[in-house]
Amino acid sequence: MMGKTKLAYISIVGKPNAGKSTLINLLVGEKVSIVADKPQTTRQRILGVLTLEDAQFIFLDTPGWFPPKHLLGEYMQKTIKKTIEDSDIVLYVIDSSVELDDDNRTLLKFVKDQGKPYLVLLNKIDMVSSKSIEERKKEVIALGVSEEKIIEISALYGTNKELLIEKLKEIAPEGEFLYPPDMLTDQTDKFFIAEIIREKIIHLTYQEVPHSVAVYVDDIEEKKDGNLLYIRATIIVERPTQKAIIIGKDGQMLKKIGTLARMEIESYYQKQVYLDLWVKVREKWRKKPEILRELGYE
Ligand SMILES: Nc1nc2c(ncn2[C@@H]2O[C@H](COP(=O)(O)OP(=O)(O)OP(=O)(O)O)[C@@H](O)[C@H]2O)c(=O)[nH]1
Repeated sequence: MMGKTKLAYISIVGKPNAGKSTLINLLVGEKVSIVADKPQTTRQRILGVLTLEDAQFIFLDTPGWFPPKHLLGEYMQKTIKKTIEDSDIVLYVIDSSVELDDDNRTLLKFVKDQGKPYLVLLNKIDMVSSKSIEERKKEVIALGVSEEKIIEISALYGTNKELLIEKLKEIAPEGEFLYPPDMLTDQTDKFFIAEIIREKIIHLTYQEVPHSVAVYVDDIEEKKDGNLLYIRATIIVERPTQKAIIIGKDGQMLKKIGTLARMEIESYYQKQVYLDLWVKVREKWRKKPEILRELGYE
């Protein structure tokens, strides 16, 4: 691969009906499936991954979107805050076919206050006269957003998709890809569970284990008439020293990772979970097709 690659977690926020899902579909493709029948979780779920030649964007769901009257609710603020904290870039989607209201303004201020790089997307421009778009734009600028942060788009028709992607590339930090390019535009349970485990590793081992640690869920089996999920997962690191850190003294670290991950998976699926974790060393695994295949990345 030529030059440095970029990697960014991106959260998409906005009022209901702003066009967030349409935007995700536009960027990541129609294949993104959202596991809608699962109970709410406060955890950030990944909606999809867009892999380009030189950048990888991981889009995060905004959990627990409440009706506008609850916009100032504490829970709401917490969930958005958490999502934004977990991301490198925030996309704030506004339905520009309707006038900005207090909720839009509050949410915008909230996004700005989080201090992360953000873009304001004036969506649905296909429905609006250019005069109205200019008005919205002026209003957003008056709220303290610099003009280069505002992009007019139509998520439905794909207008300015490339422009948006270019802007994202500009803002995104440098980083190596976390996922094999051909993996997932699909959200699967395996992937979701792997992300929970990976998150625990990163949190518990701090900087000692690089973000390049990979987790692959080998198997999920329903047992006891579906009341128990048996999950076998493999943690892949690139060096034996990293394996030692993850396992910890007398296996304490791995136990901790397993317990925290299990509790979160249990609360998400509302089922008892047995989590079987393995740690493997695979040098430069991301560059080796045979290892990728072994890990299930086709
Ligand atoms: N004309 C037009 N319609 C759009 C555009 N983007 C989204 N829509 C429509 O707006 C409606 C809401 O879009 P969604 O993508 O479901 O909005 P959302 O923000 O995900 O909504 P919630 O799931 O309620 O939070 C749908 O009917 C879309 O087809 C656009 O650019 N132009």
